[in-house]
Amino acid sequence: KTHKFWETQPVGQFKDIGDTSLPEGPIEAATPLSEVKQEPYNLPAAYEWTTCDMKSDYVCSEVYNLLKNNYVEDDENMFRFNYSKEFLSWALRPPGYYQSWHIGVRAKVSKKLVAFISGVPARIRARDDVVKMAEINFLCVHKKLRSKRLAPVMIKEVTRRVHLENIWQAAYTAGVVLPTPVATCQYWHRTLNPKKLIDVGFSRLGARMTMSRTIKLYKLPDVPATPGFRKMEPCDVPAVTRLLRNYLSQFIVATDFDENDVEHWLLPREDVVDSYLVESPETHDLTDFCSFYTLPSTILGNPNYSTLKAAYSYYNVATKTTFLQLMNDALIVAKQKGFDVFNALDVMHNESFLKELKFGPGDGQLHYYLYNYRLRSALKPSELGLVLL
Ligand SMILES: COc1cccc(CC(=N)NC(=O)c2cccnc2OC2CCNCC2)c1
Repeated sequence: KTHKFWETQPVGQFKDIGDTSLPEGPIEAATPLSEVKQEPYNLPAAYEWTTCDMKSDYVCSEVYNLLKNNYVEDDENMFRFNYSKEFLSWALRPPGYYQSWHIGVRAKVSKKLVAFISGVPARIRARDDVVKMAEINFLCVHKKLRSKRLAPVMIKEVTRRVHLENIWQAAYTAGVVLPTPVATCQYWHRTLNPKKLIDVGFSRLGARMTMSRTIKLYKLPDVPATPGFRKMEPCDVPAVTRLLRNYLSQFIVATDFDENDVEHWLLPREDVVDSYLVESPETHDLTDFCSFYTLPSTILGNPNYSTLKAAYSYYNVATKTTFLQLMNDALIVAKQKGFDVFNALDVMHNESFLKELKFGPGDGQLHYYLYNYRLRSALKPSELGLVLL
């Protein structure tokens, strides 16, 4: 498929794959701010740009409803992500965020929000290079406006606004292959509520398996096994930051969290993000950490259920407890909280627990991308320490 737009962008091009003479790092140099296009790109005549104030409950609801009805669906169009308003407010307003990077498109006459794209600032390390980047997410065009080529102009507009803040790199993910993935990850699912997952068609009853045998197969204890396993609290931020920074330092590309970031991204928020740690009963040291975020999906066209409650593995560190036992405790608390399924990518060391904890492979891949930053070759998922929402 010709990538008319992406062939014009400073991203790794398919024709350059394998050309190890090209240097790693920024593809294009930063330009003086005076050389950045000062005015917005042109939209088709019937539409106008709008900056979304996510502090406004009304605007947050507009973005929520646009995504709820028009955002990403699975390959079989049985489910559609249904990020909550509280989740969107959290995801889009981290420390140092720019409101100008929350970009909407409205129909001029009706003023209806018909498209959205967002960026948030993040410090991402690639090898020894810590780079201020924009994490681009939630690109969504209303179903009725597809193939009007709105996405390329929205990507150019968010790029222009990121450049105006003197940031020249970005990170994003997609379920489709674009020029050129820095890593291609598999997603895996761990059944927590087998009956519902089978009823809604997310899973199928295994061959020679009865429902009662399946329920028994996925049964989990009622309480975590690890002594000292508890919810993260504000006073844990410094120790969790140390634990995370040390763990993430081993990956080739990873988030460069500081205490401010950890306070925003990892302190528990009800129905948004959950995080737990292991405090050694003897020494009171924090030895392990696990976290997952809440991303429900609308179930399309099922008479009995409307929502799939899914937990998504976020950042996990095991230094004393085995990774297996730590993640099994995460499954236990997720089940207790009423999640139907626990999803994970095969990034970081996740591969070490997926099969053993009865995760099944998903039917798709998630590709990671960097904008205006070349890596000599694609990474294995186990070399990636970055989880996007
Ligand atoms: C179950 O409901 C779904 C609704 C829409 C899409 C998909 C399949 C899918 N595309 N899943 C993922 O991308 C995925 C699977 C496992 C872990 N993280 C994931 O994506 C995250 C990270 C990227 N932004 C979306 C959420 C599933």
